Amino acid sequence: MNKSNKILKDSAAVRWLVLVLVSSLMFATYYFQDFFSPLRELMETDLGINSEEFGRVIGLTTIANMFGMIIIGGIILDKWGIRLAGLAFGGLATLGGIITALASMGYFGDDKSSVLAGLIVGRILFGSGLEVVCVVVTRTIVKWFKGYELALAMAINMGFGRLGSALAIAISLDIAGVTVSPAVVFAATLIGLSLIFFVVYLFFDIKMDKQIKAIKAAGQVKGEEAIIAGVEQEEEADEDFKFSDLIKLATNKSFIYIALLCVAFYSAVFPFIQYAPDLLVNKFGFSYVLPDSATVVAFGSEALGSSLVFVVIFIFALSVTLIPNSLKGKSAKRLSVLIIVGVFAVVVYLVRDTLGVWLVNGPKTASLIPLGTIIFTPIFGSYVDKKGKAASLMILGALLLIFAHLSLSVFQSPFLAYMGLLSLGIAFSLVPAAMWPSVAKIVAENRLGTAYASMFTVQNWGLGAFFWGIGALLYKVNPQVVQAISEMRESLLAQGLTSGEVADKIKLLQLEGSLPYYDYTWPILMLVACGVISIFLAFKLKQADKEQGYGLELPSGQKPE
Ligand SMILES: N[C@@H](Cc1c[nH]cn1)C(=O)NCC(=O)O
Repeated sequence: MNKSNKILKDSAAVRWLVLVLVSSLMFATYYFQDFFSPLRELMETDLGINSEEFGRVIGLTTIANMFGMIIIGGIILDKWGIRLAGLAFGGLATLGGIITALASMGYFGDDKSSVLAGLIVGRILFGSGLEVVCVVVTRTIVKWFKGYELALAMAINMGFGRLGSALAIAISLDIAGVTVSPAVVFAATLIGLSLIFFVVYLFFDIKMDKQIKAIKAAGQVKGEEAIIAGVEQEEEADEDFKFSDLIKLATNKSFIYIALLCVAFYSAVFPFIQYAPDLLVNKFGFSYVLPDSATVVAFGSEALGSSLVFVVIFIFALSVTLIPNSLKGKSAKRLSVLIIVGVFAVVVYLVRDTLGVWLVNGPKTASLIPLGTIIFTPIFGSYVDKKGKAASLMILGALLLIFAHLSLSVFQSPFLAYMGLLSLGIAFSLVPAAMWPSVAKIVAENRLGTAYASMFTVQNWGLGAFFWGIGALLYKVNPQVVQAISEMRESLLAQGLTSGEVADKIKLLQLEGSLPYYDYTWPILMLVACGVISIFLAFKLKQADKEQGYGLELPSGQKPE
């Protein structure tokens, strides 16, 4: 390439800096999406918001997307471009964050209904920006990484999102303390900061566009330079959203099955994560606060032992997948797995007290689900690239999902709970790694934008229903718990205790056994149905692929004969 024709994206340092700047939006929006998860109980004791209302706040976050916001956002992105669309939808998400934070601080009124209404309005605005922001970020990455490390950049970008989710679940309660609002203010600040990062990115975007324009104007764009420099315009022209494309997609059997699988699978994962810390506390006796080692021992040796076995199995799974097959011979691989697991088992034994403290804490343990996917999704992604088997892996993912929700609902054993969380984490890595590249095989490249937008739209129907549905069912099947907590809260407030003191006291009374815990059996059992539907759809997808010949079971780049 002619040196004078070099543009900003040809510099690796600038490319990766751009990735960090734009992926911060992904990090912050995923963080904001999930930070309420460990606050479920505190919302009830501090603000009087019960589980149904909690579900409403989370569920209504998706409402604009249920009614076409992602498609509208995609059309706006095509018309306005990355810069304006990013600012508009990032700004909308930030505004939503600010309103949610102000509501939690009682700015719109201290009474429950004002707080609840403010939270809902804030979350609706946030949700209206959320998905489109993710689309803008993805487009930006394509703009900067096409012809370079596109797949890796996309995986890292997704990693930023998952890290946001994991941190949100792990630390929000520590930030909140005894009242909800500090955690909301912190989460809203993160979105604001990421928007500032996006504004910094705009300088790079403007400069690169000017470079491309200058190269074109000078008539120097030939051959390879033409492809690199001109790529944005071609893509924008090709990838515009068209309703005729939507009709074509809606009549494609394989696309219908994969879109419905996306709804069923994600409905059993994202909504579950919103309630996972509270489930672990209420059903399995995990703690909300980090307990001291003595309390952990009192929690029971079975749970402590199980959590340590969980870590060792996690390390085993990790080393089996991470150690390359290229390592000479099966026995060499087995030996290295054994050595790694042995060394880690000793380390786990030595730090068992600290680890035990973390692994009996509901939010910290639940945060391992998105955290684990950061490592496992790229590994499974590379497996799908090299070996194929995408449809079969989706069947396996659905099977693991059923096992996970069964062990977390009908059984009471902490060991099974850890195994359930582990298999949910593997399913949550496996299915996205197999699903998203499969869409690209089923749908022509110039219709991919429309395909993802329509899939995310129907996905939000499921998410909205289950975000709310789990909380509503929890409320419905636990009338005595709702009443006991509400009466206790009223009586403690009447005695002049602050809301923070009320939250602490209620937690203590539950620990002592004077106040009951929520029964999560039915709300989680409901998710088993999503697993069963997922497995059926994954089988139908495999069958349809055999008829239509998209090659979902083949490695990347290979087509059926
Ligand atoms: N449509 C998104 C959902 C989401 C989650 N948080 C913000 N948006 C999606 O499904 N992304 C793919 C994934 O696996 O996270």
